[in-house]
Amino acid sequence: TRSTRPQRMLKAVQKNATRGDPLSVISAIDRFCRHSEWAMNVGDEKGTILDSVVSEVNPAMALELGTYCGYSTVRIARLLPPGARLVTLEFNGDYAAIARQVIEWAGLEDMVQLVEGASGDWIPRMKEHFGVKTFDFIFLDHWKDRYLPDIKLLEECGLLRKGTVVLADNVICPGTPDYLEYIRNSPSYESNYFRSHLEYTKAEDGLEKSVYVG
Ligand SMILES: CNc1ncnc2c1ncn2[C@@H]1O[C@H](/C=C/CNC(=O)c2cc(-c3ccc(F)cc3)cc(O)c2O)[C@H](F)[C@H]1O
Ligand SMILES: [Mg+2]
Repeated sequence: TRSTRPQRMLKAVQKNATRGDPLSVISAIDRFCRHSEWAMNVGDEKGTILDSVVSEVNPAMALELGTYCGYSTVRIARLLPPGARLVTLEFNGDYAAIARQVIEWAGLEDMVQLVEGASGDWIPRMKEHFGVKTFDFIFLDHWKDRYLPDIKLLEECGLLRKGTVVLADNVICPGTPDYLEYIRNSPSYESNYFRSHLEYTKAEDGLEKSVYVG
């Protein structure tokens, strides 16, 4: 049977990227998505904004919701300080299997804990199951109608601290209107919009960076 797009993306990584070289994995995926088949990775343009926020926060404990094929997982994990950890949640087993191999090809498996499961089930278990106190950095890139319920769940589970940075992809395209309305009007967050473009296209999109102030 015909291969899937994530499988073809992984093949492109194994063919064009060097084992243990995260930058070559990132550029192999970007080349594949620009010249062969579009895919919903955060991409290179929004990726540089993601990089600058991760570098500024320098998180010891990071969370990603929506691993997909692991592109942003690699972008984040490559910038983490030694001993830091990135927990990434993905509930589609096929995507998780691809992402695991992409993360391994980049040589970042020691920094990343890929959890195959739903954010709604696992966020309440972060403390007792993963020994997480609070997250320093959170990247939201899963179903767009789940950003709002999940940020509220993260608050309720005491997983945010004063200064936690939440970065949300796709706040314009496909858009996360209820999340934006909440986070921009909540006294508990200081929010800024970073205007960019939908990955590999000229359409507008952007990232919303929100700092939890407690
Ligand atoms: C709900 N809890 C979840 N827990 C664990 N994994 C999850 C959960 N929910 C989803 N997943 C997992 O997270 C991923 C979901 C990513 C969704 N992303 C997008 O839809 C998305 C869409 C576009 C887009 C823009 C324009 C256009 F014309 C077509 C597409 C661009 C983007 O950058 C996106 O991120 C994965 F697929 C799913 O299994
Ligand atoms: Mg996205």
